[in-house]
Amino acid sequence: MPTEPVPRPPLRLALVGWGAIGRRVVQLLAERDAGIVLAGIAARTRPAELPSGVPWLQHPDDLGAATPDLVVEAAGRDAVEPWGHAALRLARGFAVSSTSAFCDDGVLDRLVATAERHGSQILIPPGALAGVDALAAAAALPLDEVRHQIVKPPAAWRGTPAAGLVDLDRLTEATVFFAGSAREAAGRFPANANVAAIAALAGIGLDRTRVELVADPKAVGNGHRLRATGAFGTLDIAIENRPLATNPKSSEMAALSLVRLVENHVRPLCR
Ligand SMILES: NC(=O)C1=CN([C@@H]2O[C@H](COP(=O)(O)OP(=O)(O)OC[C@H]3O[C@@H](n4cnc5c(N)ncnc54)[C@H](O)[C@@H]3O)[C@@H](O)[C@H]2O)C=CC1
Ligand SMILES: O=C([O-])CC(=O)C(=O)O
Repeated sequence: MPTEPVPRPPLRLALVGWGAIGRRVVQLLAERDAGIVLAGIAARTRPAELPSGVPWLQHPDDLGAATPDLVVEAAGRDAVEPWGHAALRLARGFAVSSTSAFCDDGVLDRLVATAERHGSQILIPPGALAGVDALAAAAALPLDEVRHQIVKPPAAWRGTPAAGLVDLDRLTEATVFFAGSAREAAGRFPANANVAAIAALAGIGLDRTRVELVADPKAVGNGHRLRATGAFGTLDIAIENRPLATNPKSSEMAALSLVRLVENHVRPLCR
């Protein structure tokens, strides 16, 4: 006998950060009519234009009244711990974009403890990176080496310590200005290299993952190349991301990856 489909309630989504990524995620979700209710948006000061009827969240405790199912962070590394504890207490999941926060092992350990206490989950979307799913799966067997190269136009490195390492205005060719561990890369370049922490957490950790940061005057997008070898075989994946119009340091893919994560919470086919 045919049965009535079980109604799927809309997902209540709270967003921490109303910048380039946050706005783009909300715009894409609205365009796609994804079955999402915006339960609240956190920003440091009351934004002039929030989507109508969406509450401004001033403090992590405001999540209590917002009753979110999922909280997505796209703010900055200082936002991760305070909003994370509240989110993991009050919602099923907390998705992190500013993964450079995890360069401090204590932050991750404390958030994992909160998630364990409340039966919730910390979610790390692939963000601007490609191949993380395969790398994380490969890590079930021993990995020998993981290397991650990030190539961005000089303008994307302005306002970061890169400006003290190379003359960003006078580069004529691609220049490696940093080579080191993922912990150091994401720790020193938190606006540009969160993805190094994502690769590290998927694979062999923050200290063994090797990262190169490159400023390339010929680059038009934000490039990521991930290479790994291990018992699974070899992986070599490159992606060239279009930068977000409102923040050239961040890629469109970072927003798209969050849209996928959110939609996978509501659709019958998780992909
Ligand atoms: N995981 C990934 O693949 C990627 C991660 N990111 C990271 O995602 C974050 C957001 O990126 P964008 O939107 O491009 O940056 P953005 O600078 O355009 O926007 C961030 C917004 O969050 C706000 N904010 C910062 N701290 C806050 C706090 N404690 N509470 C409330 N609001 C706060 C800022 O005032 C700003 O309006 C950044 O940390 C960025 O480095 C960026 C690109 C890729
Ligand atoms: O968007 C990107 O290409 C990567 C990025 O900024 C980050 O990981 O912080």
